[in-house]
Amino acid sequence: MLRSCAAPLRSLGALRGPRGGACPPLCEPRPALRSFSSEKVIYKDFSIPNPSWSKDLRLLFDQFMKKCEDGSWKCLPLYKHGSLQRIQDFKTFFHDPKFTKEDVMTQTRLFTSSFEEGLGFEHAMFYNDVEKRTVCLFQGGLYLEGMPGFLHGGAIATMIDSTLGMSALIAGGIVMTANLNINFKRPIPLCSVVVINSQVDKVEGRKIFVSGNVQSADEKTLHSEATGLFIQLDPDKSLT
Ligand SMILES: CCCCCCCC/C=C\CCCCCCCC(=O)SCCNC(=O)CCNC(=O)[C@H](O)C(C)(C)COP(=O)(O)OP(=O)(O)OC[C@H]1O[C@@H](n2cnc3c(N)ncnc32)[C@H](O)[C@@H]1OP(=O)(O)O
Repeated sequence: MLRSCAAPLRSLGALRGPRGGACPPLCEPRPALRSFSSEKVIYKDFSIPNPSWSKDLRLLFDQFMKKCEDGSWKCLPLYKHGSLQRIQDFKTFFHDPKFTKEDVMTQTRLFTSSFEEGLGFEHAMFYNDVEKRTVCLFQGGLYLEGMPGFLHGGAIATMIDSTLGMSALIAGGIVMTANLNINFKRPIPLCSVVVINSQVDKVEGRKIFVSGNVQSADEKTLHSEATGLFIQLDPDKSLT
């Protein structure tokens, strides 16, 4: 049965960064029709299971959806495009208008949502507020090959960055990755399902320290371990 995580999302609107600003990617209603300039942009939730998902991925997804029923976990929405709100929030930091032209911004795609179904980063994310943990269920498709038959390290790093970044973003609002360290311990076979775990370890001023690991779906193989430093952006500092 295909299930969306639309219902658990509604309560995520209450999540806030320390400055009181809403965490942008989490607060979008979905699936929604939003107006951007004269165009209508449809925000479709890409964490909904699709036919490319393996039995393992569906099983894990269903297990986490079950955990969402008592409210301890939330399913996080994933979009193909940045949201209008996120673009607006980000504009605060990009003072140079050439980076935020609306006609360009409407054509952008999130890197992890830019492949055809099943060929790239199939994933769903869940968040536990009490434990400050984000979990990403990830199935890397055929176009993410590095060594023959295995995922490219850059693809693994991308999903680790996104998962650890999500933990930081929920804790700190708009953040960017300043540092990411990864130990690749065992290769990840293409099309297999892994679980990326991450948690906020420490917050020091604008610095958010996050750690995590990548395990096989059966938890028998530890594929990677990672730490990341994310910096809460300073609205008074230009990034460019
Ligand atoms: C992260 C969000 C993820 C969300 C995931 C959601 C999933 C789907 C939803 C939505 C999609 C979103 C897509 C995901 C994208 C993933 C994330 C990326 O790939 S980000 C791109 C790569 N990163 C950069 O391009 C940054 C480039 N660097 C910078 O712009 C600056 O260096 C910046 C903003 C990181 C910091 O600059 P300053 O000027 O604001 O801050 P200063 O004053 O330099 O540092 C503040 C403190 O941090 C320390 N610090 C800074 N960098 C450090 C470093 N590399 N190592 C150690 N300490 C560092 C400093 O020493 C300072 O510490 P003291 O306060 O003095 O104690």
